[in-house]
Amino acid sequence: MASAKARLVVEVRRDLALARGLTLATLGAAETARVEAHRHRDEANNAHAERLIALAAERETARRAIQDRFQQQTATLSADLTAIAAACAPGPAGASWSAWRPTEPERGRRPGLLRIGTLGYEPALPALVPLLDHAHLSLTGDASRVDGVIAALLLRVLGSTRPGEVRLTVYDPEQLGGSLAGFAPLGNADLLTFVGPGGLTGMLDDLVEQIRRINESVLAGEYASLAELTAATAARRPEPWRLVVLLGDEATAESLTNGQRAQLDRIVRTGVACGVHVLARGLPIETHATVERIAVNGATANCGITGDLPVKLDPAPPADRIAAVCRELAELMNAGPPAAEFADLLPEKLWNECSAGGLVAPLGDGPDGDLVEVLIGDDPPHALIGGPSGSGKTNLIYAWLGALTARYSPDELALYLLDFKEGVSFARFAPGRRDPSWLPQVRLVGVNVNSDREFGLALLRHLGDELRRRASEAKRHEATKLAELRAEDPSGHWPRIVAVIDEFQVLLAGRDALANEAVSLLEDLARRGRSQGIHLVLASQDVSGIEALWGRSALVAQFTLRIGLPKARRILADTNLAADVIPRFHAVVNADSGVSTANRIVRLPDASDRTTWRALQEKLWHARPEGLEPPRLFDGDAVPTLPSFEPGAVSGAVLGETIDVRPRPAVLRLPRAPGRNLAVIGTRTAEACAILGAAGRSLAASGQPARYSIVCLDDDASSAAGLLHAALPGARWYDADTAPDLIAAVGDELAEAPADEPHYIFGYAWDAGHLTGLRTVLTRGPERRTHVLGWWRGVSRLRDDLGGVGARFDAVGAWVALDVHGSELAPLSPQPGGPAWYPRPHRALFFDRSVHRAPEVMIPYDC
Ligand SMILES: Nc1ncnc2c1ncn2[C@@H]1O[C@H](COP(=O)(O)OP(=O)(O)OP(=O)(O)O)[C@@H](O)[C@H]1O
Repeated sequence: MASAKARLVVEVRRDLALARGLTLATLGAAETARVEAHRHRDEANNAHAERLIALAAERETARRAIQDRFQQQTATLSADLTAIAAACAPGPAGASWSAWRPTEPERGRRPGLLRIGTLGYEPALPALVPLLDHAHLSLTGDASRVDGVIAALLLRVLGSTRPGEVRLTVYDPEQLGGSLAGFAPLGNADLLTFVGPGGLTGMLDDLVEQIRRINESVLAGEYASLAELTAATAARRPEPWRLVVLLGDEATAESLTNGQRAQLDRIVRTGVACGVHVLARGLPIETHATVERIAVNGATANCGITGDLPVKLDPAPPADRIAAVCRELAELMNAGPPAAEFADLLPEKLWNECSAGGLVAPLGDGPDGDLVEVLIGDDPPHALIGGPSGSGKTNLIYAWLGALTARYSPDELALYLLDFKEGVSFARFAPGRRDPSWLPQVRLVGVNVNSDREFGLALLRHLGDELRRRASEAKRHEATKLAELRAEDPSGHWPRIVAVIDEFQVLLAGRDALANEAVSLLEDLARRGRSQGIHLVLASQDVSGIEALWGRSALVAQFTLRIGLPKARRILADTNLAADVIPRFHAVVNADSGVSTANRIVRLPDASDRTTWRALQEKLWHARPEGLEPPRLFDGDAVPTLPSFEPGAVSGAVLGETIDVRPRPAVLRLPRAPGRNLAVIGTRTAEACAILGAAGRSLAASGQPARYSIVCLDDDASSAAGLLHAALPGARWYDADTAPDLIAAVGDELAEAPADEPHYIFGYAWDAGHLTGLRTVLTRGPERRTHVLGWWRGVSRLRDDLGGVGARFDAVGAWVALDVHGSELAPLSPQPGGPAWYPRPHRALFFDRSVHRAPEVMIPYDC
């Protein structure tokens, strides 16, 4: 029993031990699980905290990014809005009062919006409302506040338009103009009318009538509005803006008659297109697309254009400031429009015009301030400009040339400019030593040609040749005028040619062969030039110039464009006295041969300023087409230098330079033929030496083998003769002692067969030698290739060497006369009585019997 008990105890103990062991194991596992769970929990807690921190950081970053973007976009938007506002309301239309000053708008700028205050944001944006060409304004609210807004708007309008472009009418029945008294000075220039209580009907009727007139005769069904017309024609606005300020209140509104209401409604419906705008306070303005409403409420306002955003109104401009601006405006208005400047004559785009139909360019501004354009083309084809010395002819020509050359490229216009006056007025258009630029349209410039009428003749001959060339091309293309020729031959080069000849009467002075030829060339050019695009502009400072033409009515009749400067005589029709009454620096432009009904008065800008001109010229010069040749400059005061000739370039002796459109040497051919000698006649040693020197050097330059002999019988010529001697290969020198031997030896040679090579004998002052054999050399030499090129100091001395009284001059086939009068040259000349030659410094008359019908003038070279 005891053992059972003990066994039981043991079993119980064992079971208990087992149970305890199990319990302990379970407890250990539970503890482990608990610890694990705690760890998980802690981890989750940590992760959660970290996540929270990360989320907070992310949120902060995102918030900052959004904030930055918002700030950026706000800044961009407000900068854009500010820029748009500045563009819509530039300068005085939108500036704050502290920075405000009146400024004339740029040419072609259309009116924009006007500032009345700011929108309440930071930075503050201007609050703008439309008016000119866009809207009527209907304002309500406290009268004095509203009047402040109206005053501000009017001042902004006046400050951003040109004087005279805006006219105000103010109807102020209660205060009789007191509300807008600051504007009163405008009345002095008819820019403002105050209308009293009884004047409303008349005022409204008048506005309705103005609108009717503008629609009927200004817009004439072609344009929907004045704004459209101005934009389409790029001209100045033909009508002012009419701003009608109606200052009323409830009582006034109620007192309006049906008729007045109806007229007001008409104005509201139709006014904007015609530049009539109503600014009404306290009056019933009917609803219309053009009506902008502004409700003033204390220092703020609401208006249609700004929607729900309240406008913080600008303070009203002080009355004294308004008065000062208006006074200045009235003064400007009374002084007339400001004069156009040279720059105003220039187009916005260079070389944008086509000359097929003619050349159109402004010369200055008319009485209304608009530019006056002048046409030269098929009709009128040619111009006469007249005015006494100092009246501004040169300036006018400069202005015209500036306006033309800025519009027409060298493909469209070619200029030939000739000035018979002393001075160099056109020289600036050719390349010079100090200024290498030149005017690309200019092909020829002649200055200091007052004594070189031959140059004028050469120009007319050149133009005559061009006229014939154009006429034959026109015939080939069956064209009757330049525009047709250009259409038929689009690849041809057919610019309009304008030849300007200042003091042209010099060319026609003297009833000689030159004047006769000049007149007949002028007649031909004037008659036929119009259809071939060749135009003449003749200017003259005194009556004689015009009188030189007056006997030639057929010629004068072609010059239908007349431009008279102050006190110009006989340029306009006899009964047209306009040129007598125009002020300084003005001109009468008349495209109907001077008939008074065609007068247009032009105020001319100062176009003589070198710097302004140079700026234009440089611009055009840089734009010139590649390969364009510079113009030829002929300066009558310059002495040409002997060019260097390539071997074979000239065949003969070069004596001097002819007076021609292109520089061309006067050449004496010396073939083996009787009479091929040259006599230089006159007492001007230096020029005689220059002629013989050029002849010798050019013969030597030909490279042909030849013998040269220099005979010098005058000490004054010895240095020039010595230089020639040194320049000629193998030349022999003879003086007074040895010259007879040369003549004798040559005389002997002449009895023999002709030589293989020519022998040129240069004789300086033959007449000093009385060489008896010289006559034989002169007479028989050329056939045997011995040619005398000699200088005699008078015709009678030459005659002595040819046999004395009654001697024939056949042995001298060519001569150059210096200071010898034409009549003395009679025996040497085919013209009875001799050529019309009046000696002049540094000019010589050259005649070669074998080529010339009449002698030609030449300039001895500097050599
Ligand atoms: N529109 C103008 N505005 C300002 N100055 C001018 C104007 N026209 C001419 N002048 C000046 O008047 C002066 C005389 O002008 P210009 O030389 O053009 O006259 P002109 O008739 O050609 O005289 P002349 O025949 O004696 O040469 C010049 O000094 C010129 O600068």
